[in-house]
Amino acid sequence: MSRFLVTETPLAGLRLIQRQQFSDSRGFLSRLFCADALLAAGWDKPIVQINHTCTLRQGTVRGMHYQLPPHAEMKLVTCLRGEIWDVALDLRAGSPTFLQWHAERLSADNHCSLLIPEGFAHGFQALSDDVELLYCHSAAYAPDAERGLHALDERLAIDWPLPVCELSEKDAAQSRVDGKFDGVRV
Ligand SMILES: Cc1cn([C@H]2C[C@H](O)[C@@H](COP(=O)(O)OP(=O)(O)O[C@H]3O[C@H](C)C(=O)[C@H](O)[C@H]3O)O2)c(=O)[nH]c1=O
Repeated sequence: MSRFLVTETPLAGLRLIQRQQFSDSRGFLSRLFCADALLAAGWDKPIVQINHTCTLRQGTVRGMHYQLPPHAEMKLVTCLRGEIWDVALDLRAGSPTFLQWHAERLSADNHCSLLIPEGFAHGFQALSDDVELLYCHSAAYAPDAERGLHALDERLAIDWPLPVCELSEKDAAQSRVDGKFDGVRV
């Protein structure tokens, strides 16, 4: 019996992972990660870092962030508390879906995670207060290789469900896509 239901998205390699829960009168157990089970879903590297974030206010957006090769990373994004609108943006040079984005609602209640391959930018909007996320990363944080695109860039036209009430100073200053941007080679 599979512990994860894997669903493809319109962006190659970007997959929705629904976790199976083992419930009994005490509550439940589910696996957040399983190397064997997620290999077929494309996670073919060790986890080298796990991050935990808390976002206090509904409407806040974090993103859109990515790391340049050789620090490009896969991410498995899991919402442990509240609900988010999770967005992955295809930045892979030459991809037929270059600069296209796809979003999924992740929540503590729907037990879904988003598996994001290398070459994508990632961001999310908190759809509730007090959102907590867990990120598995296949590459270490490399601040010098970190880049971002503006979450409200008209050319990306990301359709955030709520008015964006907060961006970090860094995210508010992210660059907008110009005609010269040809993506990342991963
Ligand atoms: C990502 C990261 C950050 N930091 C430090 C750097 C800053 O001093 C502080 C906050 O970083 P930042 O404002 O970049 O955090 P987020 O805006 O939540 O960034 C994350 O949010 C988007 C949605 C993502 O997909 C990435 O996981 C990540 O970029 O934590 C670390 O020490 N290690 C790390 O791995």
